[in-house]
Amino acid sequence: MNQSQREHIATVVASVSDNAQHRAVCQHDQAIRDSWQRCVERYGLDPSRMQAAHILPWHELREHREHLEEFRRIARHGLSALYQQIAPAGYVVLLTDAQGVTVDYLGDESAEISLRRAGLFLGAQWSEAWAGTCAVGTALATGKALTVHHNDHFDATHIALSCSAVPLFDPQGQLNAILDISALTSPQPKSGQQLALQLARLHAHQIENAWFEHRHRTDWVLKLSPASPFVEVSPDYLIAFDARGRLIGHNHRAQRMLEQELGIEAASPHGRSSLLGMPIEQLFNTSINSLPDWLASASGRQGTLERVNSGERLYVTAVQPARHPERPVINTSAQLLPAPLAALNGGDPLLQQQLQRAARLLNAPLHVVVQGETGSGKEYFARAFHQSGERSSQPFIALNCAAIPPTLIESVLFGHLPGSFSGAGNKARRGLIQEADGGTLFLDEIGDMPLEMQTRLLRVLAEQEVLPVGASRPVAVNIRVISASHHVLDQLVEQGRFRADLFYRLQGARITLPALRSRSDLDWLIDKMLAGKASLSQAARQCLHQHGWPGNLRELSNALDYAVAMFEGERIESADLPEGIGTTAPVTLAQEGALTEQALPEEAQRLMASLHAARWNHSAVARQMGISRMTLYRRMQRYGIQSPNTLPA
Ligand SMILES: Nc1ncnc2c1ncn2[C@@H]1O[C@H](COP(=O)(O)OP(=O)(O)OP(=O)(O)O)[C@@H](O)[C@H]1O
Repeated sequence: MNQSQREHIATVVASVSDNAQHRAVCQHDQAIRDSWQRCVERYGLDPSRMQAAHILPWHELREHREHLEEFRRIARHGLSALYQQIAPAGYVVLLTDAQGVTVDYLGDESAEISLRRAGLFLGAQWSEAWAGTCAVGTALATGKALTVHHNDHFDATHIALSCSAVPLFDPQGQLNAILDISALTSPQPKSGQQLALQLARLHAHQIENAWFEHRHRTDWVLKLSPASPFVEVSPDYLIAFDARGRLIGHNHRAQRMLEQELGIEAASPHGRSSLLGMPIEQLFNTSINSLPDWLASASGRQGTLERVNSGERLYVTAVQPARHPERPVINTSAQLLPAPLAALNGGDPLLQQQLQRAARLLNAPLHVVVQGETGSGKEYFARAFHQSGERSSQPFIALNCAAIPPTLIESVLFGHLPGSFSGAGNKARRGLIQEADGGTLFLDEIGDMPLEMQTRLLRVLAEQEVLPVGASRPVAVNIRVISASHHVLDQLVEQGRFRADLFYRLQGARITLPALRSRSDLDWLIDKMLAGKASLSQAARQCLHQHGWPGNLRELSNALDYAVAMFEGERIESADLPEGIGTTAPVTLAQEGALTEQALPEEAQRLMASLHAARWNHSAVARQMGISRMTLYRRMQRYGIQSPNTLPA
């Protein structure tokens, strides 16, 4: 303990004891002195017992994070924008939940050790009961934004820190989280932190509004401001109404404004707002039926409203409920997709672009390459593409080139005459190319096709005829080939493993399917796959959102089938999901940056992550990814990944 810590302890002891003389001269704000008092009287803390910052173990932190998962996702953009502004001045950003646990964090990785020791880190517990007076804890206890600077802290451990915290409220008025910015070192006068506090307030308001708009995207929302130019870009007040015109949500500023207007006592930060359920007519001189007049349209229509008691005028626009919340409208001007292609997408914009390109290619005389990670739905796409075009009444034939031995692939594809080779039997066999005549031949894993077969396939495509093994006369065929590979075919060409001339003929057009983890329509996919089979608890849904889905749609489909088989209650719960799903550590922003810098290919990184999460249980990982154990071993071998169990001691 150093000298300044000793002096600080003496000050706190004197202040909280019945020392009237000391209280008169104490320089600290009333909010700080009240908090010191709470620390002693309510939480039984002893100022002379310094305690190091408390960081929760990962499994406990995970539970806190899960509860706030959806909110964290929405808040992230705001956190990163704030961090970019304050990082150069040595601040970190913390987002805590309503228990004071840091569930998201952005800070300087190079200072990780000292930040962690000071508790400016993921998992740090900053409630008053644990840490004494501190910005997060005191903002939680009072529901008010404040700066806790140096000696304002109760525990002398923290007196080097300067922290500013702002409560974030949910649309029902309850304190949901705390946004905090903190610095390990800062100049002495507390007044220097005014700007930091204002910046945190500004970003907290933006995060709160983003959360509000997300939660109320299916309701009528009024955006209000005393100044006309700000209504659209940065409204002060947001209020949501149901179809009958009853208030069902507000941002914090709107809550305080309406409470004042109606002369209602400000609600406690941890209770629900007493404004909920009030009819719009009781608040403004309008009715729910007038809202369409203020629809924020291309012409930017705005109206004015008067508060019902004070008569004060506010500028207003109204946002009408989204029509299909579970299936976002993508681009109304976009070309309509044929039903089989449209059925592949629940609103992901990247996928939509690819599907629209595909729709234009439907009847073009081109072969198509589909690229995408394993299980991303390449065959599903190929079938939908076939069903959407003019060949739809003709056969769709699929062959996985990696699944049949190279010695058989020739006769399977090209067919053979009786006795044309040993093992050919005494019956002729039509090859798949002939089976697909008039329709589509889907060649999966074409990158694994042996070079000699590539030469023969090229001849079929060039001459539009096939010569079965042992035959002397070719048979005319008209096929469209859709090929798929999880290899990047261009690279195979460069390495001499794939014929360039075949590659260019096959790749008349290339469609790339996004990985599941980057798709924005996960909820839609889940609901589609579960339709009529089971419903899902919110916690289980969160687990699915947290998972990285290295096996993409196949892994998702397998996971849901597993959960449907396991669940016994009313809904699928997290415990019904397969091992490893939702238990993989969610990637933090800092980690995300680190991952992209690693040299390993993306697929290898995901494979490693899954193996780690499943503690190197190969069967579990293969099941999760929807592939066989042999395929898993092949992939591990390809990237030089060795299980720790097989490493030499
Ligand atoms: N659009 C979809 N809707 C529902 N389930 C789908 C969809 N696409 C794929 N799936 C699921 O994922 C599984 C794998 O799909 P598909 O075989 O099309 O993927 P792939 O990319 O061709 O896989 P691979 O790379 O292993 O060949 C399907 O069996 C199905 O369970």
